[in-house]
Amino acid sequence: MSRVSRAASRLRFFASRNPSQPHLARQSPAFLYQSTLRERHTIAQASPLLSHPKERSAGAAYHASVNQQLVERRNEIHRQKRQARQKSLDADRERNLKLRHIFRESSTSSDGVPPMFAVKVVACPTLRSELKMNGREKRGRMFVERPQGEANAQEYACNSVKALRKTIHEFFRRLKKGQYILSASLPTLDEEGNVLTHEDPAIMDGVPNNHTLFGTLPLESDSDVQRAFAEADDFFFKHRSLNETSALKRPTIVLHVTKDPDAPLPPPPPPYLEHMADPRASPTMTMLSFYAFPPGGIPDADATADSLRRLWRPFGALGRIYVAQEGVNAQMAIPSNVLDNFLDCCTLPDEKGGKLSDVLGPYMENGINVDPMPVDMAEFRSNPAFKNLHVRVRSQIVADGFETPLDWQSAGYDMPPLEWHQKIKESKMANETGQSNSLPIVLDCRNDYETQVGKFDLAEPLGTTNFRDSWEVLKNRLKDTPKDAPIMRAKRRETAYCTGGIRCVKVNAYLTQELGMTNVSRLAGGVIGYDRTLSEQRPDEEPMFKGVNYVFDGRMGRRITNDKLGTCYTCGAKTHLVTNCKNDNCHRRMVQCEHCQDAFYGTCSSACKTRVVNQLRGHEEAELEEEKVEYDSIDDYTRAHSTPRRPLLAEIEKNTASFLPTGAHMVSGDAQGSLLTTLASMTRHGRVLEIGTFTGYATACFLDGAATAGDLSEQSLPGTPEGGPFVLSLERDRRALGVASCHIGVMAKHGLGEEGSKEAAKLREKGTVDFDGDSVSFTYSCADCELLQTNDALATVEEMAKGQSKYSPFDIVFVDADKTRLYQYVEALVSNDNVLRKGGLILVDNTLWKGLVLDAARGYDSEDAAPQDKKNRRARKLASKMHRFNSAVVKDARVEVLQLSLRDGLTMIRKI
Ligand SMILES: C[S@@+](CC[C@H](N)C(=O)[O-])C[C@H]1O[C@@H](n2cnc3c(N)ncnc32)[C@H](O)[C@@H]1O
Repeated sequence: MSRVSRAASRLRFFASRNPSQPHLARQSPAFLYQSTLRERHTIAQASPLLSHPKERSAGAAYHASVNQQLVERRNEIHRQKRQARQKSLDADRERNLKLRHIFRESSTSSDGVPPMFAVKVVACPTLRSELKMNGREKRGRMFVERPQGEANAQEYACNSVKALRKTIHEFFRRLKKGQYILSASLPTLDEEGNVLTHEDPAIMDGVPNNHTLFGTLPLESDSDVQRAFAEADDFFFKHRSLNETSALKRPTIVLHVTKDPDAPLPPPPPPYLEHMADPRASPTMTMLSFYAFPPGGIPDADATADSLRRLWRPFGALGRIYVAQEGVNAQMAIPSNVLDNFLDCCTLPDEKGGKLSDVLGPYMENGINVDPMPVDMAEFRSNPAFKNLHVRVRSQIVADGFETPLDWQSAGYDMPPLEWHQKIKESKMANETGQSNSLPIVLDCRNDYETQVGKFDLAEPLGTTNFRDSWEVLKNRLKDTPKDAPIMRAKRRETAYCTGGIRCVKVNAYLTQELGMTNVSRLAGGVIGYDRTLSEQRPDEEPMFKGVNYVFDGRMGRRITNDKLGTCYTCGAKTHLVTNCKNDNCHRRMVQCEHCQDAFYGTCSSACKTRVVNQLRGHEEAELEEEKVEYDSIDDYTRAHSTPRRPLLAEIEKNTASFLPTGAHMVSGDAQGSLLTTLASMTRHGRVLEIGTFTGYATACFLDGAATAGDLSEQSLPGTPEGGPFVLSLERDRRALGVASCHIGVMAKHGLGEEGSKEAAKLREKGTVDFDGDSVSFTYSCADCELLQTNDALATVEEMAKGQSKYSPFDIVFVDADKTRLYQYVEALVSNDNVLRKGGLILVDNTLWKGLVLDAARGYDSEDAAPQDKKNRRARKLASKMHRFNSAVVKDARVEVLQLSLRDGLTMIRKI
């Protein structure tokens, strides 16, 4: 359609809507075109948005504040919605509270008259389907308050039609006034006293209504309502006096809400919705796009956005639509079976039932661009171009960065796709035959990632990454181009194109209005329109556009020819694919080949790939943590966030409680046991000496760690007293050693897992365990363990310290026996390297002595405890000793000390 005839059709449209100017509809296209220019001039005078830049200083301030106004307006709408929702919630809450209060009162009232009527509300089938009722409405059970004191008060639902209707509206929120009639009947009860309605099988089956006092009473006046509720009272009291075990707790009435046959009919659906197919049944989706720059602009973008949402909802439309004062820009997917209805909705004039003719219809530049290849629904669902219908209000439909907008109505010649095709074809031939001086300038005003994968032959990409950068590039590119070439006659013509045509409108407006170019044209409908027209009208012609036309939806591109023009960002191979980096913090839009998309998990680099992988792991962990747990103490919390201990260790604790209950508190336990395992596993040789075996809990932990140290040093044979991973544990108590030897024996044979734990549990059935001989040895993995009975561990250690024992030096010594001679142990270990190697670690347990070291440090001693409190006196005495040890060892220059407040205090002393 030429510029003149397009303008003429617009004015005819105006004329059809404006009876005061019927003459317009009869005029010739040339006259109408002149009228359009005059009309545009008038509108430009009135509208700062449409006037020429040099004539509108007021427009600048307006445009700068447009964003702010939009935000404020949106906030205001949200605030009002929130307030309305809150008001409705408050009303519900108040009503429920009142009901609860009345019920509570009724249980204590003594006059025997229930304060509420139970009302069963039954809607007729037509209303049931119209109202889309929720569960509460379907059950139809509500309560109506009985008047207190003033019996005739009109605000009670059981006293007046008005109040009853108000109560019904609160119950059925979707019920429209004047659409229904009300009637009442007394309840029909089953044997258990449940109210039956006319749909219940018992009534359907013909069980007689046992108390039809007034049948069904129409509720037309206040006296009808009062009579119905009075009958309900009578029925209740009679029923109660006849039937002692009556299930009726209060007077009950059935209210029938029936569609009024005389109610005015709802307005008929618009013609484009008549006989429309179900969009959910569509086997395909059709992609489309359009834009419109209505000459008067869109005065209320919010209202327009709302009406677009409302009008397009029945089609199951998806897409991204921007609405601004300057116009509408839409990229959409429509179920193909309702496509014609949708097109009618957007394009029908008012008199034919259209609703959008003031913003779309005649103002859509080049109509609606419909993709000729519908997408199969399964394919669409697996890779949706759009997931929702987003209609958003923006300050502009394409952000151009101008402080004051140009006149989008004056944007050069709209060249039809076939003319464009012919021109490019001729230019290409001219170029090939060396006639380059007559070639047009063809500007590709899309972004660089778009032009990299597809463009017209001979086109010059602007090379911008953002549309806003185009102006500077254009200014430089055309600075030497003559501006006075006559329109339509010159062989040389500046032309521009983009994806759907909308950006060209702005580019051409800039070329004509700001750069003064007089011979500018643009590809009508952009590349999408070109592709569609060529495939429909010249299917045999070779397209002049090569490669992929990038589109702004989930498809990312539509292939027009098989040419691979792009260069993969990550490997440099030729490709036609454009993608976004999947790392949300990067989101780089890039050309990337299929192979690299797989190899880099859809990201642009190894760094982004690592980020995405870590993020996925993070999500998995976060899902695990989502469970809400209350912890009793910080120990409880740390336990929950540590790897659970091995099953055999838990069984050792149970056995200890069973065999040696008075010493059960002495085992190292969960957290300390794990620490001992970790420390042993980190030693160079996995050699540990434990002083004080008790039932073997810490021994098992050390042995587990020592075996790991052996694994790490690739020790092939188990350690021995002379070298390699080896745990020696000293104990004087034979009973304790008996239990310990059973535990370590089970560990050596069955491991620390479930099997070991089952075997250990069997020990409790035995009752007693003995220890024969002086020592016993076990092999666990690549570590050996010896349990040695000794009457005095300190003497044994001192003997070893002389360097005459078979045991070569240890990496760790755990001092956990008699607590009164700690410093002697440390002295025996530090003064020589025969028992503990240089750099080795001494661990001393219970160095906080139940926290009493704090009192000891303040000078509090055993004398401060009551004379009869022997236990306390002993504890304080030991705490004083422990404090003296702690104070002395930290000053010893031969060692470095770290005291941990773990459990009862664990001091780590490193021999330097
Ligand atoms: C606190 S328990 C050891 C707990 C063990 N280390 C654990 O963590 O499961 C102390 C043990 O040292 C032993 N013991 C105390 N004085 C001793 C000594 N002079 N010689 C050898 N063993 C001694 C006790 O019989 C007792 O079994």
